[in-house]
Order: sequence, then C-alpha cells, then structure tokens
Amino acid sequence: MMMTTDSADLDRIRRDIDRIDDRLHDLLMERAALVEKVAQAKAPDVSVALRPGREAEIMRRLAGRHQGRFPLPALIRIWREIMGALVGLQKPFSVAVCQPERGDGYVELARDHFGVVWPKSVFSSPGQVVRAVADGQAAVGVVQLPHENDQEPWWLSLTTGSGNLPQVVTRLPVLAMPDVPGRPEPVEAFVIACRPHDDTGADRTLIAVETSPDLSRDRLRALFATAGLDNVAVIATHRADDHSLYLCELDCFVGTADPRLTVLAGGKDVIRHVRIIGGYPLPLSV
Ligand SMILES: C=C(O[C@@H]1C=C(C(=O)O)C=C[C@H]1O)C(=O)O
Repeated sequence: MMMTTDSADLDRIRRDIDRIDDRLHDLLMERAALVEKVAQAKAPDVSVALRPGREAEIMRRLAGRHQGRFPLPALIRIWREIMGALVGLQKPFSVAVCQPERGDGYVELARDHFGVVWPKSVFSSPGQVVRAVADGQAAVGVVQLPHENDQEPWWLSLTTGSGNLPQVVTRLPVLAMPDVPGRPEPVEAFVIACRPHDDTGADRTLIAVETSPDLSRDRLRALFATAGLDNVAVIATHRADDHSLYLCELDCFVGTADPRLTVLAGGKDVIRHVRIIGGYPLPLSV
C-alpha cells in the first residue's frame, strides 16, 4: 500500500532538506578554509599546487563508501567542481586546452575536470599547449591522447630538454563510463603539468624510449621484460633516419629513480635513452 504524505509532513521534509543544504554549504566553506591552510603550509616555491594523486585518492575513497540513490557520476562531478575551484586558492590557476576543431569536446572535458572557475585558453595545436605550460602561462594543459598516426606527435617535446618540462599527470575523464551502443565515443585526453606523476597504488606510467632505428616492437618488449617491466603497450612510434622513439605505457607506477629503468637503459646497445614522461592514476569506473 502506498503511504501518503500530508502537507504538514511535506513541509517538515522540505525544512529538513533546507537544513541539509545549510550544512553542506557550511562544510564547503569550511573545506575552502582548510585548503587555504594547506596552501600556506606548502613550500612557497612549489610551482603547481595541483596534486592529481591526492585528488584521485579522495575520489576513490568516496566512490568506495558510496551507497544509496545518489548517482556516482554526479558525485564525481560535484567533487571535481569542488577540487577544481579550490586548487586555485593556492596559486593562480589556468588551463590551456588543445581543441583542433570547433566542437571537439576538449573544452567541455577540461571544464568537467577543473570546474567553471578558472580561465581556459584554447589552442589549435598540442605544441602550443605544451609551450604554454612549459612557459608558466598556464598551470595545466589538456591535450589529445597520442595515436600512432598523429600529424603532430606532441609527446616528442616532452622527451628532450631539461628544466621545467611538462609531464603527463592525469588521464581524462577520471570516471570511465561503460560502452553503450549508440553513445558517442568518449573524448579522452591527458593533462600535463610541470610536476611529476604521483604514486597512488593504481597507476600507469608513460616512458619514451629512444632506440636504434631497426629495433622491432617484439624486441623492445623483450628488453622491457628483461628489466622486470612486463605488460608494456607501445602507444605511438616516431621514426627518424638514425633512431626510433617509442612511447610506451606500463601498467604500474615507475618513478625516475626506479632501478628497473637503469637496467632497461643498459639494454643491449640498442636502447639509447629512456625517459619517463609522466603517468596517471587509473580512472574510476561505474
Ligand atoms: C588541498 C590540497 O591541494 C589541492 C586541492 C585538493 C582538494 O581540494 O582537496 C586536493 C589536492 C590538490 O590538488 C592538498 O595538497 O592536499
């Protein structure tokens, strides 16, 4: 039997909702004050306040305790807006987005992740985004995932040079939606920033490897395996006359001081240079 709610009950429920809204609002204001305190505690020379690993851990923790009727994608979106809004309380924050064609969806993807507050500048080529982040004009950049037949393989510019080179720190979207027939292909991108990627316990790492020109992918995989790095995926290649460059993705966190990199770099005279160009926490799924 359906229970009916009389109008006095309805008024009471609405007052309860108002009370909850006030509490949520108070907590948001309190959270902002705490993030400001974190900012004061951080070393003044930290160039980017953003900590993608910490943010991913917060999202995973909340997704893990989530129950009831509130949809998970909405929860994630609200927390993305909160964390996006607060990261700029620490240091000026802005986002450079590569959107080669109007309506590609990368600006929306950037807004879904970093929120509505901070300015976004749009560029038509990924190289311009890499430069904007390297020069400090933007705190972060959003660029297409590399593919084998890219006209402008932007990841090459993260492999050479020293100093404050941007690195990949996040893969977007951070919530992977299930494949549904008829749903458009999801727009995906990497976030780059001038900071290393974090170890969250569930990550992937991107490594660029320069080899002699004739090295095959199978041979490269074998050299990774010898170094103790299994399950390597080659996601893009660049061939020059006198060398090849492979962009490889590993199923785990690898930091710059990892001894397996030293073994890999010693690889049988055919590996000339190995460089981590970032990585990202594994996305959540519904
Ligand atoms: C608060 C911090 O800084 C930023 C803001 C965060 C937040 O709003 O929770 C989380 C990570 C950082 O991107 C922090 O470093 O912990």
